[in-house]
Amino acid sequence: MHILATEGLTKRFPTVTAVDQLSVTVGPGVTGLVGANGAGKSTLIKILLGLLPPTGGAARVLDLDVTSQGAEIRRLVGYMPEHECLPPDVSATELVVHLAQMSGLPRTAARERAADVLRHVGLAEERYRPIGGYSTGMKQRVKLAQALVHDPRLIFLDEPTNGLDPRGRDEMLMLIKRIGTEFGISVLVTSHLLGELERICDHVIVIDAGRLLRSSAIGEFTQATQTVTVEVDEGTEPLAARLAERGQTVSQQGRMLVVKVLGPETYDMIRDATADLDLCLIRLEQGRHRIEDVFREEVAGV
Ligand SMILES: Nc1ncnc2c1ncn2[C@@H]1O[C@H](COP(=O)(O)OP(=O)(O)OP(=O)(O)O)[C@@H](O)[C@H]1O
Repeated sequence: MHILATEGLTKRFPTVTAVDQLSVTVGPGVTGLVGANGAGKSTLIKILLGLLPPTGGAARVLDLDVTSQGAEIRRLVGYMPEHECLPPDVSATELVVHLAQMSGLPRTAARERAADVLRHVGLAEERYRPIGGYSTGMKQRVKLAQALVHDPRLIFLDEPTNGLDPRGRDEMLMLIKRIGTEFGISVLVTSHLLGELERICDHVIVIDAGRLLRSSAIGEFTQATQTVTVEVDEGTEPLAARLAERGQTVSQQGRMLVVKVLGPETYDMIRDATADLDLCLIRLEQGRHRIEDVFREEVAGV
């Protein structure tokens, strides 16, 4: 079953095509939508919420049409916008209760539900203080809480880790993972950092200039970009030559060799070649998957 599907979806602004003939499907679970700044992620989310009309093509969310059933979609979908949009002089509790009531919950149920979601996102006593005094991490949690308060089946999270320090980023990612696994809510989460989404997503979609570059289960994704970085004290060239002779794909980056991992045998060959050549191994490091690598590989393959 698809959570959402687009077919030839296009959005043109006067000077730029933000979404370009995009055909993609998303299943249940946590899906990452990755692209550089300006790739079209926020525009796509606004179209999927029925807030922005597409110029061409079609899209369905939870089997509802985005152009004619936007209000129904928004009843079933939570949305955490990218930009700072919180009123500074009300508390998190007041805001989330208010938004729950706007979604149709009676006052008592809205209060209970708001308390529940604020607890889930980790806002304790501070939820009674005005939002203006919150840290970025706390504000992101309030935005997440309001996206969850009406008990949605699906949530769209637009750059939820923006502006967070490494610890805040980790906490937010774990929270998103829990929403997907424990609460059974499907998630579409955007980021310009592929690395962080790899940790929590079942599926990743990569877009560039509004076009689909790739849509894959996370396993296929990491496999395709898997490399290992090797550094030896001296003898980088002979090691590269030896590995290439053994059928490995090797490229030299300064003092480092980047070797494509074809399987467990790649590690064995690096170990054996280093020992045979009597080299001192300084570093053997799992390649880090960066969005630039994916772009480079996909573009090279076109
Ligand atoms: N309302 C608009 N009018 C004109 N151009 C727009 C509008 N909204 C977005 N764009 C343009 O469309 C392109 C895609 O923008 P979008 O915000 O969707 O990208 P994004 O991937 O979400 O990036 P970011 O994370 O930086 O917001 C950009 O070139 C942007 O300038």
